[in-house]
Formats: sequence, structure tokens, C-alpha cells
Amino acid sequence: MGSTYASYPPLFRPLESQTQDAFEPENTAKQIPNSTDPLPLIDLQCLDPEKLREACTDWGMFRLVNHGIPPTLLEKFQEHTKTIFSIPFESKHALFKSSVLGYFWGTTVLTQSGVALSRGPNNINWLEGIHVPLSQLSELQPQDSVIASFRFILEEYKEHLSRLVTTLFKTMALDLNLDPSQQNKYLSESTGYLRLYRYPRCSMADQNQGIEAHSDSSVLSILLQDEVGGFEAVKDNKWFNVDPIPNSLIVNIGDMMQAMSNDEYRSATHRVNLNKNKDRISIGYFVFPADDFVIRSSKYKPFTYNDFRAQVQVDAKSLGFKVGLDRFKVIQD
Ligand SMILES: O=C(O)CCC(=O)C(=O)O
Ligand SMILES: [Fe+2]
Repeated sequence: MGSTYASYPPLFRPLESQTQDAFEPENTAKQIPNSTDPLPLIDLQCLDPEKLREACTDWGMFRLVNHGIPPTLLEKFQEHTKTIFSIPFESKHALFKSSVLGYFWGTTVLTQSGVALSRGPNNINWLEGIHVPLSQLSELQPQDSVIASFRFILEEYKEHLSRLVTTLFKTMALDLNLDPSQQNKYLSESTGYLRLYRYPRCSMADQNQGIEAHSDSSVLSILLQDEVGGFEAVKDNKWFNVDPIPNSLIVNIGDMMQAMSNDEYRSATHRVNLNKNKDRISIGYFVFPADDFVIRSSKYKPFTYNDFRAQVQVDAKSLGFKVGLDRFKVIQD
């Protein structure tokens, strides 16, 4: 195995004494469990509204199968993502400097213009990421052949995700009696972005965090993860492993959906653990309500996603973490 450390942000490189890739003994890699996790399975080809409702109310998360994205596209996307992350750090930095894509590391909280918000040395996320605002793909300058070929994959994936979220959201909106004429305010596709992540392997995996326990701020999030594993979710106050199962996607209910559903649906708490021996790749898609759309419910003060995002940024800066929906809760006496 060749050295990949030059491609890591310096923060994630091992200490001087370990500048060579560590010898990797056989069988120390985290084993993928044989049994499947208890996550509800939703089949997009025969979408069962009852089953979907149950997954959204009880879990806030489900595994999506028969989604119609060709396995070859998923494979190609993950391979290409790996290739981009393996570019030496300084070149990667330079490659994305004048691009609509943003390169960041150490945190997942970015300003609207894509600048990483530093959260202090005690709250580092052991990851690097590429932020892809999907409405700006046409502005992508193919200054580099890696990016030029990547653009086609991004466009294709975007089309599929658009199909998936509109199909899922329609069924959910019907279940929740949301006003159908407002559908594209509740879920505004132009807000959609991708986050490509690499979690560098970490010799002190237990003492560092990939991503700490959190819920997503989105309406819906759709996650594609590689075979390494480490994604965990909470159900009934217990953490469980969300197994990496090829060709399946993980769908999360986000905070905006929880508020729009008046807390009938739950945004799922999840986190990412690190691996001692392997880098992990994941690709997340996040979609939001229209920026200025006022979310009204009996549980929360009326707020827009703009208000929510601003509050998350203030909290991330001052506290080092996101408080989330609790900031908008109506206090009942
Ligand atoms: O990388 C993952 O598997 C999850 C990422 C995630 O939870 C997030 O970006 O909100
Ligand atoms: Fe998340």
C-alpha cells in the first residue's frame, strides 16, 4: 500500500515517528457484521405508505432499496470520489480554490458561501469534505480533467436524487396532510447539495470522532456509504450499527421535516465512528425548504430555514455544537 498521508489535511497525518504507512496486520480491519441491522426497509418500487409512515415516526430513518440508481453509477461515483480525495492536500486545496465546489476539513458546519466554521480544538470532526451545491453544477469550470469527468457523474446522480426525494416526499406530505400547492416550498430542490466525505483512518479511533451525535437540519437526507462501516443511529436510547449494504441508501428525516410534521416524524440522531485501518468514503445529499418559507406548527415558533441555519452557525461558533430545534420550541407551561 502506497503512502496516502500526503493527501490528508496535515491535522490528520500521524506523528513524525509514523511517517511510513503503518504495517497493517491481517484481520485487524473492522469486520462487516454478517447479520443485517434492524433498520426498516423501504422498497421504492412498491412504496407502502403505511410502512413508510412507521419508519418516519418510529425511527426517522430507513434503508431504501429498489431505488432505480444503477449500481454501476454508485460504484463509479464512489471510485471517483476516492480518486479526488487521494490528490495531494495542497493540490486539492488549489483545485477547489476558485471552484463552485468547496473543500473543507475538521468540521461539517459551513457558512452559506461554503467557508468552514472552526469549532475549536476539542470539537474536531476527523474528516475532509467537498461541498457540491447542485444548482451550480452548470458553473463548474472543467479546468481539470478530474473535475470535467466528475461533472457528468454529479449531473446523473442529481437527476436520480431528485426523483427519489420527490417520490418519497409526496407520499409523506399526503400522510401528513401538508398543502400540496406548497410542495416546492416545503422541499425546494434548488437548495439541494451533496457532501462528499473522506474520514481518514485514525490510530486513536476511539478518542476522536468522525461526526458527533447529531440530527440533520434538512427536510430529507440520503446517504451512500462505502463498505468500511462506522455509521450508527439511535433507536430507543440505544446505538446500533447501520451496516454498509451495497446498493442500498440510507434516508434520514431531518429537523425541518420534524418541525413540518409537528413532531409526528422524528429527525434521527446518528454519528460516524472512525476506523483504525481504513479511510471511509460517504456521499450525503441534503435538501431543504425554500429559504424564506415560514414553517408553522404548534410545537415551534414560526421560523424559516434561514433563521434555523443562522442559529446553528451561532451555536457552532459559540458552543462548538448545534442545539437545533430546541432553540425554536414553544415553551409550554
Ligand atoms: O458520513 C456519513 O455517513 C454521515 C454524514 C452525516 O451524518 C452528515 O453529514 O450529516
Ligand atoms: Fe448527518
